[in-house]
Amino acid sequence: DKNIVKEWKPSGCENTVMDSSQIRKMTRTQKWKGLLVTDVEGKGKGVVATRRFQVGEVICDYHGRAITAKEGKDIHVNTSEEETGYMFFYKDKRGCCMDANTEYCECHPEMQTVGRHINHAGEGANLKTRLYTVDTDGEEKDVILFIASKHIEVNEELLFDYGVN
Ligand SMILES: C[S@@+](CC[C@H](N)C(=O)[O-])C[C@H]1O[C@@H](n2cnc3c(N)ncnc32)[C@H](O)[C@@H]1O
Repeated sequence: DKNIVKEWKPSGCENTVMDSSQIRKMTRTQKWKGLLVTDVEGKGKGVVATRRFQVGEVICDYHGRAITAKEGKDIHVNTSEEETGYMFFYKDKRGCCMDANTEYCECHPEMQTVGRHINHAGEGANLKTRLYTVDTDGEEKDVILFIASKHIEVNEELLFDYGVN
């Protein structure tokens, strides 16, 4: 619960504040700036920065279908090893999962979303995740945001700690 933020406001970076309406708009449009999905040696695809990001900036969301952890585990065990790896498990009051297993999501069938291509790193991670809730037509929806945990340079790969092997 500690990770749930109603508004992301990094201290000392007033220009990077994103309020609820901006986050709602960005998750809907998926027009995140400064990110490139590209091939990364030994990892398949990955995401690199095409501009600098400062600590605390919102990078993008881990876009997917919010389902229960049980539903997520069922999909995970029924998916081949090559195709699995796009399920983000997290805890709110219950076990939850952001399912980004399919290349195109239901709400953006015409475009590939960026967040699902971010690779794992332990100590070398430059992103952290935060669970955010947005009100969409009276319904609270989970949004997982990636936030820069370090200063990020152009051409640097974006990485977060998956928390699992
Ligand atoms: C959420 S996807 C990340 C994007 C993926 N590389 C792609 O091509 O779309 C997770 C999968 O990426 C690969 N992956 C992630 N981090 C990696 C790393 N540090 N080294 C090698 N493969 C990695 C693994 O196959 C993992 O199951």
